[in-house]
Amino acid sequence: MSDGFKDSTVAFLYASQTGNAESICYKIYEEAVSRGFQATYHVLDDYRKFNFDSLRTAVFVVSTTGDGDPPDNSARFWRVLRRTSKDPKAYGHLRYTVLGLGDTNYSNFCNTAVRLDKQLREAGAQTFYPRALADDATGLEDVVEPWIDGLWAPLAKVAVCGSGENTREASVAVEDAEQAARLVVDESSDVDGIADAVGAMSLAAVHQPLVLDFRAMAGLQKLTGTPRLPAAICSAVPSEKASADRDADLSTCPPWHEALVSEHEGDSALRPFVATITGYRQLTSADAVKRTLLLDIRLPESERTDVCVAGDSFNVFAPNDASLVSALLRRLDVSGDDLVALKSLDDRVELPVHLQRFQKGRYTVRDILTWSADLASAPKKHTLRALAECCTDTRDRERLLFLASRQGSAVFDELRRQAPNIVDLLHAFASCKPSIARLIELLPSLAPRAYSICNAPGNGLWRIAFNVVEYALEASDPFSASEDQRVSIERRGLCTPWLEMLARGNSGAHILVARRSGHFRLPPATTQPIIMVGPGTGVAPFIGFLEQRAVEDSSAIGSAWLFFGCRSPTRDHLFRAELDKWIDSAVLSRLSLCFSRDAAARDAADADVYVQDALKRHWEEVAELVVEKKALVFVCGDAKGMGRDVNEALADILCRYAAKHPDALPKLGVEPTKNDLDDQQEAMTKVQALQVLMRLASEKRYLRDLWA
Ligand SMILES: Cc1cc2nc3c(=O)[nH]c(=O)nc-3n(C[C@H](O)[C@H](O)[C@H](O)COP(=O)(O)O)c2cc1C
Repeated sequence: MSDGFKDSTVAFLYASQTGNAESICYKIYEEAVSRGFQATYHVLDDYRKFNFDSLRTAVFVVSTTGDGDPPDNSARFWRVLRRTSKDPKAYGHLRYTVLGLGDTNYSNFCNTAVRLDKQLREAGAQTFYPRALADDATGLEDVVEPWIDGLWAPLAKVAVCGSGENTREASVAVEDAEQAARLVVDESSDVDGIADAVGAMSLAAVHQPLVLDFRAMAGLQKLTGTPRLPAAICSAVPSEKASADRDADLSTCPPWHEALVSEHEGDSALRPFVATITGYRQLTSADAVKRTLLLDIRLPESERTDVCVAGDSFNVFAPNDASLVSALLRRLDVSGDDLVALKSLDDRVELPVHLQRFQKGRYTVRDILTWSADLASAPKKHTLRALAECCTDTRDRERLLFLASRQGSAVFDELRRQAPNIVDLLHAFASCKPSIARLIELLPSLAPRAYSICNAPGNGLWRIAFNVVEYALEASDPFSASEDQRVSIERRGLCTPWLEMLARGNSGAHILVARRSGHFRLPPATTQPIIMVGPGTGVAPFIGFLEQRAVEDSSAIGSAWLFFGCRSPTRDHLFRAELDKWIDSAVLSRLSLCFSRDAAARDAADADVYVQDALKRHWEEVAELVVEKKALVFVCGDAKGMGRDVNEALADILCRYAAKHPDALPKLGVEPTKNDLDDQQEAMTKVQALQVLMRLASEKRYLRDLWA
């Protein structure tokens, strides 16, 4: 499709919520430079820096978050694209390709990539290489690696490729072949080997055990599908500069928080700011399985004219756990207090965006590890591939290569299930000792965490309700001397235990927060009925909705029906008093409760097990509200389980309603066919019902705020 013109510069652009798209985009950019392309690399929201309107060649790497939503760091870009892409010639000069990251466990697989591709095409841009969509459920690498391999030839047709040294790639290919040939696992030593890895458990102090069974390596001569060795990109050099100023009161914010604020100058809606934790309340009983806290966050005077409304969410910038950072420093034998400057190993290649602020040498190693690198992110195959090269022990190296290979997929999946942080990994592979620069460049950036506001904002107060993420998982140790082979592994989340610690400590801790662009909003004084589905902490935004309704004229607003679920009415019935009060005052018209782990309470209250069961029980009333009264349906909570099951339940409900009331089909935008009318059961198929739900979502009558 090349028009013969070759562009001199290729822009590598990403949108990323948790760092995957960012690091993959950087990897491609870095390889492009080493192949001789002149390249730039930007986050999509920096569209002014890469001059989007006059861009000629671009490679987009974008992930999808929430319920098919684009990542936060592309919100401003989408606003611009929506405006400009109405002109079918707006991007006639742009040649592009898109790599989408997503997860087929979510209902809108890779929606950001699909939408971006569509909008660019509609605005006249042309693809120079087919789009690919990678699935986190099966392993991003399966799609990403071959897509990158295939990119270079088409890219060279549309962009000038100078005399780049391709030596690095050639040497890596040779090295890979050698490694494959060298991987000869001695079957007899294998059992001992596993015992070693299992033995690492007993050393567990700060770190947690990893229990992996490497017997599948026995007899393997060659590994395939191992990702290419990520190139080294930076070095950490001691810095003589003065350390950045620090305010002891703000030690719970990133030391560069002022710079972050000024980087967002001109975008007051999304600019971060420092807020204060002023109180908390535990919403669950002491014997509940999960601990749910309600936290009060006071906004500073400058933010009192709050643009947030009920249902909006915001980001919290949280650090890695201090003891985890210390354990990592000890394990690598590095002083955390040293000031370092990160330098690119190749002048032509910029550092990844999240590392660029460390080029001036004003921050310590501890600062970088605490606030910038995600120490607990799920292990990635290319990281394991790189760590393999940092081992002095052959067995460690071979095992890491195996984990990164196609043959090691089952063991890799088990590794991911055990959710190790980087310290756990380094203890399990005891001879692995990456340099601090290598480790920093391999770890993804630490992304802020999003929370729904659970009050009606407006008086300078945001409340959030969250479960403190702490759990134990089990692994089976086949070589355990005891009869019980189970090993318990403790895990903690990053942000919620930290918020709990701040809340339970002295009131007044400062945290850095930033508003997010929101779509999950209750229109003011709406006359349409609303249906809210929010089990567990998914109820949070609805508390805000109900606070908003409580001050609206009740005679002029539509009805409100809440489906709420918890384990047991005595342990984790969140906001029980508030909900009872709103039922009494008719702010809430109807409340359907579900108790998943308390059969006696269920019988006593005639409640259901899960919210999707309650929806199905009241199918005809729910469908009537949606079809005849144009109700707004809001769903909030866990994306994979609840979000999917409620979507299915709603589709079933619509099918059932259409079967009983075929005359309702046109109201759903579905044409009755002759065959449909012959057989009422088939009045509307499930596929059609799912399409109706998608249309309702696009019309903002079916809104979902879903999270992992
Ligand atoms: C809270 C959450 C919501 C998600 N929603 C979707 C979705 O709607 N569709 C999809 O294809 N993938 C979804 N994903 C999967 C991510 O797109 C996928 O894990 C990707 O690798 C993340 O890339 P990133 O780290 O660059 O953001 C979701 C992941 C999370 C954690």
